[in-house]
Amino acid sequence: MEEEKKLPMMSMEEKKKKEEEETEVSDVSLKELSKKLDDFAKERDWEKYHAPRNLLLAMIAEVGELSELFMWKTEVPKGLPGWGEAEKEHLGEELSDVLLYLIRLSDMCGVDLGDAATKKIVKNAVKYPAPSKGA
Ligand SMILES: Nc1ccn([C@H]2C[C@H](O)[C@@H](COP(=O)(O)OP(=O)(O)OP(=O)(O)O)O2)c(=O)n1
Repeated sequence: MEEEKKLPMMSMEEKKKKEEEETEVSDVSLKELSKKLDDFAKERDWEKYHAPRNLLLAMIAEVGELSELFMWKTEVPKGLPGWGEAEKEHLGEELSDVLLYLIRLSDMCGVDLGDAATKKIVKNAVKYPAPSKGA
């Protein structure tokens, strides 16, 4: 009886977790995205197309599509005031295409992008030291 009471609770929690995973994943890691991209390519037998050069060209094409959204506008202030919801959604899609191809390109080159980017930030800080405060 106790078990029976627990079962619906468990499935509700699982359902909620699944929904969250599918809809509101905001702190997803590069490794998780990388795995999803790998699965996506495997399921479609698209690994043969995902050679580094192809991925680089695909990413540059997506950068072009991203640029189109900003093309011929006057300066676009932070927060994109005046942009409609549909335009912002489109922007999110184009940014995602660039990111996803970049992650896949890094993978196909054997580069751990998270690790490389973290090291690069450290290197940038050495090259461009912040001015000391209160001196
Ligand atoms: N060989 C491919 C083709 C597509 N994709 C994935 C990565 C991108 O996130 C997205 C790109 O899809 P499209 O080429 O259809 O480009 P868009 O989504 O920008 O569509 P459109 O160019 O029609 O606006 O699909 C992929 O991984 N490998």
